[in-house]
Order: sequence, then structure tokens, then C-alpha cells
Amino acid sequence: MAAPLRRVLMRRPGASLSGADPKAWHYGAGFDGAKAIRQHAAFAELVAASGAEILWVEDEGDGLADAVFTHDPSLVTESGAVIFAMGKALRRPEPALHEAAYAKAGVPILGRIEAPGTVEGGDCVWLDAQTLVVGRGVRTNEAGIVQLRAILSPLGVEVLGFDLPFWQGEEACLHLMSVISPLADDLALVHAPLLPAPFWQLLRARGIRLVEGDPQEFAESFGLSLNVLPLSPRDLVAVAGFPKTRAAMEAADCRVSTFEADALCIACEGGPTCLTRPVLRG
Ligand SMILES: NC(=O)NCCC[C@H](N)C(=O)O
Repeated sequence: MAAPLRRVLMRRPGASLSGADPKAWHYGAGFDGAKAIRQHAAFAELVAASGAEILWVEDEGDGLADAVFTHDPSLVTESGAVIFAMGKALRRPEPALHEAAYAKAGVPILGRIEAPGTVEGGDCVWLDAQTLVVGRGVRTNEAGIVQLRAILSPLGVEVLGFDLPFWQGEEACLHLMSVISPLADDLALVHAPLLPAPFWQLLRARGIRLVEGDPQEFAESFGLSLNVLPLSPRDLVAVAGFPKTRAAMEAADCRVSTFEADALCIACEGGPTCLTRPVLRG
């Protein structure tokens, strides 16, 4: 998940985000639509400067405010894309946007998660090319994991499900990727108290070095201090304002670029990884 980012699906926010009703979408007090759009543009510049090709999905006023978080409605493997089914009801139309974008870009569709199954991309973490770890929680259910396993096992991919904690409740966004960000093949940033214990044990058994994010910064940011996007191994993009978590990554030989994201990431509960759906890495 940290190999050089070559191609990535992103949605350019517009009227659907700026006109969102914060109560309906569970956005925090800091939500400011116009500012969120500016902050997204600054983030997109960092991604583009890495050399990655951005496949843009435009916001044409469909009212899907969360669609800017392109990490969640699909997953792309070496053999094609898996189209997910969203756990958050307001996000249910989003996978169709991804399917259309893949058709346009010539990315084959490998399979689809169907109701009552749900899987969101934020709950999926590749441990290596043959092992996908999936968090079972308020967004991804067992039926979805069973379907995903059936789609990926012919490719030789093992899908391992782990239970996530309830934390701040059903309305809030806690994905597996809220408590772990891979930084390199053998390095990950974690908030260990909320990691499924057997997953923590698996990471250690695989020899993956765990960098602890600062717990107070995690609490203050509702977990967004931990949501870090690798552009390539140890070359990272993080939300500005969390110096202790940044210092912990730098102490592990990482280079960290930041962007201001109070109105976008903190308010809307989604960080730099959530704003990107990698289509090709390596
Ligand atoms: N992968 C992620 O953590 N995505 C963040 C999605 C935030 C969005 N407001 C949501 O509730 O789904």
C-alpha cells in the first residue's frame, strides 16, 4: 500500500460538497464548504507533484458530498476493480460513479459486492500482495467479507476479517484505516488501543515495525492525525497541525508533507488516504 503511487482516482469537490447539510452528513462544527474545496485543491497539488496521474471524477451536483472520499466505494487489484457496497446509507450511489470511471479508463471490473453485504475501502489494508486484512465494523459486514473472499481467492489472495471496536458509535466513521496507515512494506503508523488485538499480533508476527501516533493528537483530530497517505515508501502526506505524530514518523526516517485540512478532513471525518483511490502503485 506504500509502493510509488502511479495512478489514482479522485473526485474534484464542487456544489455537492459546498452545499452539504452538515447534520445530515455527520460533519463537524469546522465544516466550511468553500474552504474545504480550497484545501482539497492544495492536497491535489501535492499528489500531482509526486508524478501520479490523477483520474478525475467531476462533481456535477449529484448531492453526494462524501463522494470526495474516493478510497471507499471500490478497490483496485492487479486484475481489475472490485465495486463495493456502502455501509453508510447516504453513500450508496457512489460505487456506480466508480464503475463508470473505470469503464472510461479501461479498468476491468472483477466483481461487485451485493446487498446485504457491505464493504468500504477504508476497512481494507493489504498486508502484502497476497493478504488483504478487512475490518468488520459499522461500515463493513460479514456478508460483504464473504463475498470479497469469493472474488479475490481465485487470484490467490487471502482475505482476513477482524472485528473493529464500536468507539464513537454507528454514525461516526471508524474504518480499519482510521487506526493504521501503512508507511512502507515493513512500517506502519498505528493507534494501538483501537486496533483489533489479533491484527496487532499479526503485524508483529510479520515483522512490521509499528510507529505509535500521539494519543492526544489522535483524540483531538478524531483520528485524522493518523490518516497518512504514502506517495512512495516513507514519502508521506499528512494533515497539518499534529507535530508529535509527525515527529514520530520523521524519527522512523519518513519525509512528511502536510496541508491544512480543518474544514475538509477534520470536519468531514476523512483524511488524505480517504481522498484517494489508488488504481496503480509500484
Ligand atoms: N476511508 C475513510 O476513512 N474515509 C472517510 C470517509 C468519511 C465520510 N464522511 C464517511 O463518513 O464515510
